[in-house]
Amino acid sequence: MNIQTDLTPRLPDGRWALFLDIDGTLLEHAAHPDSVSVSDDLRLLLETVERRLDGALAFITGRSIAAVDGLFDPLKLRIAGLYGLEHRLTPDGQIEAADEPADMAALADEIELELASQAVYVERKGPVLAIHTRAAPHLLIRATELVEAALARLPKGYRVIAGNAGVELMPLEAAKGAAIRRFMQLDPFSGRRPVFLGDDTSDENGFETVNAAGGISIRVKPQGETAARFAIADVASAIAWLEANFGAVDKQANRDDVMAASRIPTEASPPSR
Ligand SMILES: O=P(O)(O)OC[C@H]1O[C@H](O[C@H]2O[C@H](CO)[C@@H](O)[C@H](O)[C@H]2O)[C@H](O)[C@@H](O)[C@@H]1O
Repeated sequence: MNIQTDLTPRLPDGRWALFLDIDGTLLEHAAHPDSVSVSDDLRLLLETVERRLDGALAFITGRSIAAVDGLFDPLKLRIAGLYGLEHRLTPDGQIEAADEPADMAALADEIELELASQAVYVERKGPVLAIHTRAAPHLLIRATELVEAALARLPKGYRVIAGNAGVELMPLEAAKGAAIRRFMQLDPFSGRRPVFLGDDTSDENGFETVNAAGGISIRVKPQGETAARFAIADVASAIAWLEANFGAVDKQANRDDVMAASRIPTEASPPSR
Protein backbone atom coordinates (compact mmCIF):
# COMPACT_ATOMS: atom_id res chain seq x y z
CA MET A 1 0.00 0.00 0.00
CA ASN A 2 1.31 3.46 -0.81
CA ILE A 3 1.88 5.82 2.07
CA GLN A 4 -1.25 7.68 2.97
CA THR A 5 -0.07 11.01 4.17
CA ASP A 6 -3.08 11.50 6.36
CA LEU A 7 -3.01 14.19 8.96
CA THR A 8 -1.14 13.12 12.01
CA PRO A 9 -4.00 12.08 14.23
CA ARG A 10 -5.04 14.25 17.08
CA LEU A 11 -5.94 11.64 19.63
CA PRO A 12 -9.19 11.99 21.48
CA ASP A 13 -9.11 11.47 25.21
CA GLY A 14 -9.15 7.76 25.80
CA ARG A 15 -7.37 4.72 27.10
CA TRP A 16 -4.28 4.54 24.90
CA ALA A 17 -1.34 2.14 25.03
CA LEU A 18 1.73 3.74 23.52
CA PHE A 19 4.59 1.88 21.83
CA LEU A 20 7.68 3.78 20.73
CA ASP A 21 10.55 2.93 18.43
CA ILE A 22 13.74 4.76 19.43
CA ASP A 23 16.27 5.46 16.65
CA GLY A 24 14.87 7.69 13.93
CA THR A 25 11.68 8.22 15.95
CA LEU A 26 12.76 9.70 19.30
CA LEU A 27 16.43 10.21 18.43
CA GLU A 28 17.95 11.64 15.27
CA HIS A 29 20.25 9.22 13.54
CA ALA A 30 23.95 9.65 14.25
CA ALA A 31 27.09 8.40 12.52
CA HIS A 32 27.54 5.58 15.04
CA PRO A 33 25.03 3.80 17.35
CA ASP A 34 27.01 5.00 20.38
CA SER A 35 27.03 8.63 19.22
CA VAL A 36 23.38 9.33 20.03
CA SER A 37 22.47 11.04 23.26
CA VAL A 38 19.24 11.54 25.15
CA SER A 39 18.32 15.00 26.40
CA ASP A 40 16.95 15.64 29.88
CA ASP A 41 13.87 17.10 28.18
CA LEU A 42 13.18 13.82 26.39
CA ARG A 43 13.67 11.81 29.60
CA LEU A 44 11.29 14.13 31.42
CA LEU A 45 8.71 13.93 28.64
CA LEU A 46 8.78 10.13 28.66
CA GLU A 47 8.37 10.06 32.45
CA THR A 48 5.38 12.35 32.11
CA VAL A 49 3.85 10.30 29.29
CA GLU A 50 4.28 7.10 31.28
CA ARG A 51 2.54 8.65 34.28
CA ARG A 52 -0.30 10.01 32.18
CA LEU A 53 -0.83 6.58 30.60
CA ASP A 54 -0.75 4.81 33.98
CA GLY A 55 2.30 2.91 32.79
CA ALA A 56 0.94 1.85 29.37
CA LEU A 57 4.12 2.92 27.56
CA ALA A 58 6.84 0.65 26.17
CA PHE A 59 9.88 1.00 23.95
CA ILE A 60 9.83 -1.46 21.04
CA THR A 61 13.35 -1.36 19.67
CA GLY A 62 16.05 -3.20 17.75
CA ARG A 63 18.60 -2.17 20.35
CA SER A 64 19.39 -4.41 23.30
CA ILE A 65 17.71 -3.49 26.58
CA ALA A 66 21.14 -2.95 28.15
CA ALA A 67 22.02 -0.43 25.42
CA VAL A 68 18.73 1.44 25.87
CA ASP A 69 19.12 1.54 29.67
CA GLY A 70 22.59 3.00 29.17
CA LEU A 71 21.26 5.67 26.83
CA PHE A 72 18.26 6.71 28.90
CA ASP A 73 19.86 6.25 32.34
CA PRO A 74 18.45 6.73 34.96
CA LEU A 75 15.07 6.30 33.23
CA LYS A 76 13.88 2.72 32.88
CA LEU A 77 10.70 1.88 31.02
CA ARG A 78 8.88 -1.23 29.97
CA ILE A 79 10.67 -2.43 26.87
CA ALA A 80 10.99 -5.07 24.18
CA GLY A 81 14.60 -5.10 22.96
CA LEU A 82 16.21 -6.89 20.00
CA TYR A 83 12.95 -6.70 18.06
CA GLY A 84 11.09 -8.54 20.79
CA LEU A 85 13.68 -11.18 21.64
CA GLU A 86 14.21 -9.50 25.01
CA HIS A 87 11.54 -8.08 27.32
CA ARG A 88 11.26 -6.17 30.54
CA LEU A 89 7.59 -6.20 31.33
CA THR A 90 7.73 -3.77 34.25
CA PRO A 91 10.20 -0.89 34.65
CA ASP A 92 11.87 -2.46 37.68
CA GLY A 93 11.44 -6.06 36.52
CA GLN A 94 13.95 -8.64 35.36
CA ILE A 95 15.14 -8.67 31.77
CA GLU A 96 14.04 -11.77 29.88
CA ALA A 97 17.12 -12.20 27.71
CA ALA A 98 17.57 -14.13 24.49
CA ASP A 99 20.10 -16.89 23.92
CA GLU A 100 23.10 -16.24 21.72
CA PRO A 101 23.53 -18.89 19.04
CA ALA A 102 27.06 -20.29 19.07
CA ASP A 103 27.65 -19.83 15.35
CA MET A 104 26.64 -16.14 15.26
CA ALA A 105 29.89 -14.99 16.87
CA ALA A 106 32.00 -16.78 14.26
CA LEU A 107 30.00 -15.20 11.42
CA ALA A 108 30.36 -11.77 13.02
CA ASP A 109 34.13 -12.30 13.29
CA GLU A 110 34.35 -13.08 9.57
CA ILE A 111 32.31 -10.08 8.50
CA GLU A 112 34.25 -7.82 10.83
CA LEU A 113 37.55 -9.09 9.46
CA GLU A 114 36.62 -7.97 5.95
CA LEU A 115 34.73 -4.75 6.69
CA ALA A 116 35.75 -3.24 10.03
CA SER A 117 38.90 -1.66 8.63
CA GLN A 118 36.73 0.17 6.09
CA ALA A 119 34.61 2.13 8.58
CA VAL A 120 31.85 -0.47 8.79
CA TYR A 121 30.65 -1.13 12.35
CA VAL A 122 29.59 -4.67 13.27
CA GLU A 123 27.20 -4.45 16.22
CA ARG A 124 26.96 -7.77 18.08
CA LYS A 125 23.67 -8.08 19.89
CA GLY A 126 23.68 -11.78 20.85
CA PRO A 127 21.16 -13.42 18.51
CA VAL A 128 20.98 -10.32 16.29
CA LEU A 129 23.82 -8.97 14.19
CA ALA A 130 23.72 -5.44 12.77
CA ILE A 131 26.16 -4.30 10.10
CA HIS A 132 26.26 -0.49 9.97
CA THR A 133 27.45 1.14 6.74
CA ARG A 134 26.41 4.74 7.49
CA ALA A 135 30.08 5.80 7.43
CA ALA A 136 30.77 3.76 4.27
CA PRO A 137 27.58 3.69 2.19
CA HIS A 138 29.38 2.20 -0.81
CA LEU A 139 29.85 -1.00 1.23
CA LEU A 140 26.15 -1.62 1.88
CA ILE A 141 25.87 -4.01 -1.08
CA ARG A 142 28.94 -5.99 0.03
CA ALA A 143 27.70 -6.06 3.64
CA THR A 144 24.34 -7.38 2.43
CA GLU A 145 26.08 -10.07 0.36
CA LEU A 146 28.09 -11.19 3.39
CA VAL A 147 25.02 -11.31 5.61
CA GLU A 148 23.06 -13.27 2.97
CA ALA A 149 25.97 -15.74 2.79
CA ALA A 150 25.95 -16.00 6.59
CA LEU A 151 22.21 -16.66 6.50
CA ALA A 152 22.79 -19.63 4.22
CA ARG A 153 25.21 -21.12 6.77
CA LEU A 154 22.94 -20.73 9.79
CA PRO A 155 20.28 -23.26 10.69
CA LYS A 156 16.79 -22.43 9.36
CA GLY A 157 14.95 -19.78 11.32
CA TYR A 158 16.85 -16.60 10.53
CA ARG A 159 16.19 -13.73 8.17
CA VAL A 160 17.93 -10.63 6.83
CA ILE A 161 16.22 -7.28 7.10
CA ALA A 162 17.28 -3.87 5.81
CA GLY A 163 18.43 -1.57 8.57
CA ASN A 164 18.71 2.20 8.41
CA ALA A 165 22.06 2.56 6.61
CA GLY A 166 22.91 -1.07 7.15
CA VAL A 167 21.56 -4.58 7.33
CA GLU A 168 20.60 -6.90 10.21
CA LEU A 169 20.51 -10.67 10.62
CA MET A 170 18.05 -12.01 13.17
CA PRO A 171 15.90 -14.98 14.19
CA LEU A 172 12.46 -15.15 12.52
CA GLU A 173 10.69 -14.69 15.84
CA ALA A 174 12.30 -11.26 16.25
CA ALA A 175 9.30 -9.14 15.23
CA LYS A 176 8.02 -5.92 16.72
CA GLY A 177 4.39 -6.93 16.14
CA ALA A 178 4.75 -9.97 18.38
CA ALA A 179 6.29 -7.80 21.09
CA ILE A 180 3.37 -5.37 20.90
CA ARG A 181 0.86 -8.25 21.05
CA ARG A 182 2.57 -9.60 24.14
CA PHE A 183 2.36 -6.28 25.99
CA MET A 184 -1.27 -5.86 24.92
CA GLN A 185 -2.19 -9.00 26.85
CA LEU A 186 -0.80 -7.59 30.07
CA ASP A 187 -1.67 -4.87 32.54
CA PRO A 188 -1.59 -1.92 32.16
CA PHE A 189 -1.87 -2.28 28.36
CA SER A 190 -4.75 -4.71 28.06
CA GLY A 191 -8.12 -3.16 27.20
CA ARG A 192 -6.45 -0.05 25.76
CA ARG A 193 -6.12 1.03 22.13
CA PRO A 194 -2.55 0.71 20.80
CA VAL A 195 -0.56 3.50 19.15
CA PHE A 196 2.81 2.77 17.56
CA LEU A 197 5.34 5.29 16.28
CA GLY A 198 8.22 4.00 14.17
CA ASP A 199 10.36 4.99 11.22
CA ASP A 200 11.86 1.91 9.67
CA THR A 201 11.37 -1.31 7.70
CA SER A 202 11.52 -3.28 10.95
CA ASP A 203 8.62 -1.19 12.28
CA GLU A 204 6.25 -2.22 9.46
CA ASN A 205 5.33 -5.42 11.24
CA GLY A 206 4.40 -3.34 14.29
CA PHE A 207 2.23 -1.05 12.16
CA GLU A 208 0.35 -4.07 10.76
CA THR A 209 -0.23 -5.43 14.25
CA VAL A 210 -1.54 -2.14 15.56
CA ASN A 211 -3.78 -1.67 12.50
CA ALA A 212 -5.25 -5.14 13.03
CA ALA A 213 -5.99 -4.23 16.65
CA GLY A 214 -7.85 -1.08 15.57
CA GLY A 215 -5.03 1.13 16.76
CA ILE A 216 -3.10 4.06 15.34
CA SER A 217 0.08 3.48 13.31
CA ILE A 218 2.36 6.41 12.57
CA ARG A 219 5.51 6.38 10.44
CA VAL A 220 8.07 9.08 11.01
CA LYS A 221 9.64 10.49 7.83
CA PRO A 222 8.04 7.99 5.45
CA GLN A 223 9.94 7.51 2.21
CA GLY A 224 8.04 4.81 0.39
CA GLU A 225 5.45 2.15 0.94
CA THR A 226 4.27 1.62 4.46
CA ALA A 227 1.46 -0.03 6.36
CA ALA A 228 1.30 2.98 8.67
CA ARG A 229 -1.93 4.91 8.36
CA PHE A 230 -0.42 8.23 9.41
CA ALA A 231 2.80 10.12 8.97
CA ILE A 232 4.90 12.58 10.88
CA ALA A 233 7.59 14.61 9.15
CA ASP A 234 10.59 14.09 11.41
CA VAL A 235 11.91 13.38 14.91
CA ALA A 236 11.24 16.89 16.19
CA SER A 237 7.63 16.66 15.02
CA ALA A 238 7.24 13.21 16.60
CA ILE A 239 8.37 14.58 19.95
CA ALA A 240 6.09 17.60 19.56
CA TRP A 241 3.22 15.19 18.83
CA LEU A 242 3.97 13.19 21.98
CA GLU A 243 4.14 16.36 24.00
CA ALA A 244 0.87 17.58 22.54
CA ASN A 245 -1.03 14.34 23.12
CA PHE A 246 0.53 12.89 26.26
CA GLY A 247 2.74 15.60 27.74
CA ALA A 248 2.29 17.74 30.82
CA VAL A 249 -1.29 18.92 31.21
CA ASP A 250 -0.34 22.59 31.52
CA LYS A 251 1.26 22.45 28.08
CA GLN A 252 -1.93 21.22 26.41
CA ALA A 253 -2.92 24.81 25.60
CA ASN A 254 -0.33 24.81 22.81
CA ARG A 255 -1.73 21.61 21.37
CA ASP A 256 -3.42 22.99 18.29
CA ASP A 257 -0.33 24.97 17.27
CA VAL A 258 1.88 21.93 17.65
CA MET A 259 -0.46 19.70 15.69
CA ALA A 260 -0.50 22.17 12.84
CA ALA A 261 3.31 22.21 12.83
CA SER A 262 3.64 18.42 12.69
CA ARG A 263 1.32 17.80 9.76
CA ILE A 264 2.18 16.39 6.40
CA PRO A 265 -0.17 17.70 3.70
CA THR A 266 -3.01 15.34 2.90
CA GLU A 267 -6.31 14.96 1.19
CA ALA A 268 -7.84 12.87 3.93
CA SER A 269 -9.30 13.88 7.25
CA PRO A 270 -8.07 12.87 10.71
CA PRO A 271 -10.14 10.65 12.94
CA SER A 272 -12.89 12.57 14.64
CA ARG A 273 -12.53 13.37 18.33
O1 LIG B 1 14.28 -0.16 16.47
P1 LIG B 1 15.08 1.09 16.69
O2 LIG B 1 14.98 1.64 18.06
O3 LIG B 1 14.86 2.12 15.63
O4 LIG B 1 16.62 0.61 16.51
C1 LIG B 1 17.07 0.26 15.20
C2 LIG B 1 18.59 0.20 15.21
O5 LIG B 1 19.04 1.46 15.73
C3 LIG B 1 20.45 1.63 15.88
O6 LIG B 1 21.02 1.79 14.59
C4 LIG B 1 20.52 2.89 13.86
O7 LIG B 1 20.78 4.11 14.62
C5 LIG B 1 22.20 4.45 14.77
C6 LIG B 1 22.24 5.73 15.59
O8 LIG B 1 21.57 6.76 14.93
C7 LIG B 1 22.82 4.64 13.39
O9 LIG B 1 24.21 4.93 13.54
C8 LIG B 1 22.63 3.37 12.56
O10 LIG B 1 23.10 3.61 11.23
C9 LIG B 1 21.13 2.99 12.48
O11 LIG B 1 20.95 1.77 11.80
C10 LIG B 1 21.06 0.50 16.64
O12 LIG B 1 22.46 0.59 16.61
C11 LIG B 1 20.60 -0.87 16.15
O13 LIG B 1 21.08 -1.87 17.04
C12 LIG B 1 19.08 -0.92 16.11
O14 LIG B 1 18.66 -2.17 15.60
